[in-house]
Amino acid sequence: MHALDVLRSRGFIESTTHEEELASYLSSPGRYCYIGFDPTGSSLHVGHLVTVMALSHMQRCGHRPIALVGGGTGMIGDPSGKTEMRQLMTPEIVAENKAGLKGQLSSFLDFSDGKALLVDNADWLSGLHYIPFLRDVGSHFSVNRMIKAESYRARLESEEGLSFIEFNYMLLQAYDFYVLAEKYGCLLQMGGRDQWGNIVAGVELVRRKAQKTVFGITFPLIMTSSGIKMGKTHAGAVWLDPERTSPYDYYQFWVNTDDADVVRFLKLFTFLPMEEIEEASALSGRDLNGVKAVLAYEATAIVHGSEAAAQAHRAASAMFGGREVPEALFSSSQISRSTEVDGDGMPSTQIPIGELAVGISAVDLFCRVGLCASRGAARRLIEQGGAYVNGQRVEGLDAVVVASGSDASGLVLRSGKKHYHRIEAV
Ligand SMILES: N[C@@H](Cc1ccc(O)cc1)C(=O)O
Repeated sequence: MHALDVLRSRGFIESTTHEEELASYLSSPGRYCYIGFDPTGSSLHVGHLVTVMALSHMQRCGHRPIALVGGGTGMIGDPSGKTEMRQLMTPEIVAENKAGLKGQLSSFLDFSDGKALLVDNADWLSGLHYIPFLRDVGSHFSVNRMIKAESYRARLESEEGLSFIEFNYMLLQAYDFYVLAEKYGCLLQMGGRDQWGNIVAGVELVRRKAQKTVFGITFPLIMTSSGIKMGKTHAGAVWLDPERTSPYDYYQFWVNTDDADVVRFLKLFTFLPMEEIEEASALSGRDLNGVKAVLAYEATAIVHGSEAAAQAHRAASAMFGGREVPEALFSSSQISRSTEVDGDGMPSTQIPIGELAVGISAVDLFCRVGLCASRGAARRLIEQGGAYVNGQRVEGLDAVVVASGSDASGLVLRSGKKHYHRIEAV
């Protein structure tokens, strides 16, 4: 399927430039397309997902994504759509954040054999000389037009104003597009809707400097049906970094999606085929609960892997009861269809008798059965004295659970007051 059709049908496209020429650019495989990420934080968050999912779809359609890390532009700070100037970051923080970003992008893109590229604009921006740059690039920009750009408007009207350093940002991003078009023949830049001004500035610059037509796509800003920016919660952003948002909390964020958003989010934030999503779109009310579990499982698996997603799903079932996922729906999803809650309502996990005889560290065991979402969480639970085995508090982080013979079949783990889990020795 044509990449543009995939993106459009799944709800990724708000605007494009040169619609027809863009479609023909993308009708041959192996086309480059790029999105830039400034290293303003060490982790991506749910608000970035639309952009990284779009790059991933491009790769799945046979194109070559370039993820550009803004080691250079990050030193300036994009004022687009921002009401306040950001604190200028030190080079050390930029470098640290860059490393975090690289790791996370690999969950979405396959960087092997040049199938996707990671570039850093510091490589060409840091060494620029002011006078030649102004003559070469600055001469193509009209200040009259720049100050009309939607992305600068809020700042021009605000009391804080727009500093000169930020005013230059548009030129740098435009120059990036020029560099990538010349170096790789990358003719497409994508970005959030606040990037429209910067992208169009690049399109213009490449037209003037290289006499080439290049293209832009912007994504819509995703709002939840309750009217807040997708990915923001009262507790702040939802991060992809498991140290900041545990896989369990990440799963919980998705499973709590409003009914009205489930189908739209399945299209945007999972790779499940459209036909399977359409089939579920008629469901409503309680029937949607299982569908939300599929959304949560899939979204968590993309970022944290299917093992962590399965664990979060189990842990959530243990705490809130299983959510039935109809057998006939979502045949591509690996989510477990069993709700894994046995007769007395206590969830259980099978563990080989041999392993129990040798002993399993309590930290590992609490994670393995899903009572804790991560080793960090298990350690905290034990430290706080909230972990129990057969009613006995687990003392210390190096506690080992050993059981053999009839003891092994009667093990019950407990986290806090209410969350029980039975071990089935097999
Ligand atoms: N300005 C973009 C990041 C970016 C940086 C450099 C580019 O060439 C492209 C995009 C943002 O703030 O999200």
